[in-house]
Amino acid sequence: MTAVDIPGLLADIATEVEPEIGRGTVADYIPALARVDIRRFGMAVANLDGSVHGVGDWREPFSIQSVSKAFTLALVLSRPDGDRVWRRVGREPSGNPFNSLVQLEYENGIPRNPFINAGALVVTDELGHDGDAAEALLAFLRAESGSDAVSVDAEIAASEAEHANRNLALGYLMASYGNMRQELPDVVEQYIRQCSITMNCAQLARAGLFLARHGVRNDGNRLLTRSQAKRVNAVMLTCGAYDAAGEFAFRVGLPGKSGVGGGILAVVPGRCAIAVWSPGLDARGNSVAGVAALDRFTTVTGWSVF
Ligand SMILES: NC(=O)CC[C@H](N)C(=O)O
Repeated sequence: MTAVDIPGLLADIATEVEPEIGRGTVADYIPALARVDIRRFGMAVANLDGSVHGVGDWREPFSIQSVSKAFTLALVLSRPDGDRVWRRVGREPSGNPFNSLVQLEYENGIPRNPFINAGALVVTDELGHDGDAAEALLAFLRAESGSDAVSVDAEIAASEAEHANRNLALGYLMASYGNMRQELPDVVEQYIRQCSITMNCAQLARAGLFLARHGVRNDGNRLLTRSQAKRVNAVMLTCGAYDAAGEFAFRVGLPGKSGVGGGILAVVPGRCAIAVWSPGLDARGNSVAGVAALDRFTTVTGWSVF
């Protein structure tokens, strides 16, 4: 396929995934997320020049949740001493649920990868050691999306804070192995605010473009080296959909990061960034209609990393 009619393709995809919309369940362990309408579906494609095409509810803000983990990892790695994070977190798929405690004890408090909750807490700890990690992330997302409307949803953050026992448990378990630099619960509090950031598909796709541009931000400055961008994309591919990362690679064939708000950011290196949102989740916490839409997108365009 040479020239792809993106608006036409997005319209086709929205029609084709219609039977999938509403399937699954909304995340209910964070009560504020459980109130979201499961019938929502939006998708946006941001081109390398920053132009965006969208379909459906692509302008409606949603909670990015764990999609934030791709950005916090990139921000940590962009620092001069960023690579030291790899002493504290691995980069292998966990094959376990994103909030699992079991493996963390077997592996002496070193999380498998930065995209499960324990690993993201380590990344937040690194990012926040000389400032507030959530504020750093917010500033970056506002700059890249070109919108100051990107903000922390205080209601979702409060709801998540009230139900944070498992993330606190992960944090304290890591602290018991000496793998927390900052105090708890501060790290969990910053992590929760990162997850509670709301964006729409257009903003999220634009914010992900630096990963499609091999590390170059929307203003032309470089956030990551080409090699670092490759690495973030590689970890997204292998670990971005938790214990369904293999299935995601099989169906979509792109680096992707999902969140329990129903959002997924996917990257076509050298071409575009795609954000899709639909709140109905499968048993592993990935958007049912979102994965189906990305599956369709790469199947029709042939734009995958394989
Ligand atoms: N997978 C997710 O999106 C999980 C993020 C959520 N904030 C949590 O910590 O449980």
